[in-house]
Amino acid sequence: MTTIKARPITADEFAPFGELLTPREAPSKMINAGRCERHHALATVERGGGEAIISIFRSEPVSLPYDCALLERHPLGSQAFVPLGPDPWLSIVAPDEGGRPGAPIAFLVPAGMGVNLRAGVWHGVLTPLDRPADFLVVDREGGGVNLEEVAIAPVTVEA
Ligand SMILES: NC(=O)N[C@@H](O)C(=O)O
Ligand code: NI
Repeated sequence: MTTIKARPITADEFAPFGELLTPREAPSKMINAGRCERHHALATVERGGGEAIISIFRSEPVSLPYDCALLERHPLGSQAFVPLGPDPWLSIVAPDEGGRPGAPIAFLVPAGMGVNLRAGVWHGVLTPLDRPADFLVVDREGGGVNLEEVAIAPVTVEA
């Protein structure tokens, strides 16, 4: 069994897979009579002709070490996850290699930070850590096949 260490997420390392949903160093502009920072357009919703929808995922947790043996992707639309609770969580992604996932990468996402997975990016399903958690999810609803799942050689994600 291959073991991979969960690494702290950074915008640069995550850039091939999507964007971080967290305030930037500086706001794009001040709004609401100067009371509110707008951190504008952190990511774009890709909806491939469908509708962009907003859901809540109330998920049971996983704990490290965590065995991942399945990855999926949504070829027609992006998928954004924003935690509604106070805990860090795990985001597993992988590069595409000829239509199959390459070596998985496990990112440790700090409390309060979300991620947007671009359309077609291989990822593990939602993995809150240690405690059940609610996430706001923005993804695509519409025609066509928007879920592709593949079994992979299992990896064990360690802290
Ligand atoms: N299947 C579903 O709605 N969720 C997955 O796409 C996921 O990434 O968690
Ligand atoms: Ni997904």
